Amino acid sequence: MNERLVTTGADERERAAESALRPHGLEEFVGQKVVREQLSLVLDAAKARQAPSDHVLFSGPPGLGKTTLAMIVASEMGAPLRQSSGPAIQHAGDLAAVLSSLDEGEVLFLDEIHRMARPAEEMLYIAMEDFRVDVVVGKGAGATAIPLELPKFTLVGATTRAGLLPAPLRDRFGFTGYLDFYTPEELVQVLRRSASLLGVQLTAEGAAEIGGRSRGTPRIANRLLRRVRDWAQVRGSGIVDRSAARAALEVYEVDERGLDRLDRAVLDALCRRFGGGPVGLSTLAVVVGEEAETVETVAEPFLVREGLLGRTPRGRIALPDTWGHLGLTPPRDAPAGAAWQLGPEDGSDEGPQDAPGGSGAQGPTG
Ligand SMILES: Nc1ncnc2c1ncn2[C@@H]1O[C@H](COP(=O)(O)OP(=O)(O)OP(=O)(O)O)[C@@H](O)[C@H]1O
Ligand SMILES: [Mg+2]
Repeated sequence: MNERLVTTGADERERAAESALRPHGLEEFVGQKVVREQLSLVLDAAKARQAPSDHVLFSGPPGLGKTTLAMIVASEMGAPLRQSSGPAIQHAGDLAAVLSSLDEGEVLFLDEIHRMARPAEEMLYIAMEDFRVDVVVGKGAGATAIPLELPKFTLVGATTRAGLLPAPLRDRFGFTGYLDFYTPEELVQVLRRSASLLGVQLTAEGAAEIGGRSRGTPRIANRLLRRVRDWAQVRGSGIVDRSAARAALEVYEVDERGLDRLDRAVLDALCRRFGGGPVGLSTLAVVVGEEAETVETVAEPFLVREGLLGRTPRGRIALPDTWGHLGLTPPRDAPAGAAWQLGPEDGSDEGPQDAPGGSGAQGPTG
């Protein structure tokens, strides 16, 4: 299996399958109670004023519903939606073209807004605040900026890395919704809804089994549901129940905590080959036969969050739970047994500080 079942990103094919399962209104959107309430206030107030809503930013890990919410903003406002993304805007001119073609009240969705080019970012500040772009005509000393009025529009930004947004940009959003991982119960609700849309018979135990292995992420829950449905249709009774879920997810090597083969390979290497670490990321990656970047962005965030891996200035370490999860006993001198320095480390944005054992932190900055 080349495709990774529990990765948080989505490819082309999956995006098509996803759009069929997207909630279309705030009412249908499961979980994220706080964000939902806040957003509905912002939108209701705008509707009452019969004016476009304030600009809105959604921030959070992949697959939690940022794009879905952006679409909901447009549909709740009864406004058309224009979509672009940070990587697609590499020049200020690209952005000027998009902005100047907007209609009054239109919602402009900029996905991965943290990846926009600098000059475009500066143009966006002005457009957001003053609804104006300065179009530069000519070159060199003779260049002049001609201000162009824009219709009032609503910008909806999405980012997985809010920390990378420059403050002036962040400040120009009237509302920021921080999406958090879903509880197993919420994932069960997501699964029920998807099953009924897909015409799949899903039992309560089946839903709980899949929800528990979905890493708090609706995208993964929906993906696992599709795979278990396949199994149920081909090898089972057609019903997605607990035994179908277990059997199918065993085939796909997704364990009870939602770890897959790569996750387990990383933990296995860490414990068996390196006695619990510390070991450098690149060494670890070579041993599991993956790119360092894949290990860092795909496997590690979840493992760190689950308390199964620690990131320290000296490398990756096993934590008490890591050994348990692999069915191993930690050696007496395992690093996690010592008062370990769990401190901020090489460019990682998710601090390992929340990992278990972090209370004894004696890191260089702790
Ligand atoms: N609250 C929710 N209720 C029901 N389904 C949801 C919810 N949130 C997300 N989903 C489903 O999960 C899938 C992924 O959601 P979405 O594309 O909005 O994630 P995202 O945050 O934009 O991810 P990325 O950062 O990769 O762009 C969609 O198919 C969507 O239908
Ligand atoms: Mg998205």
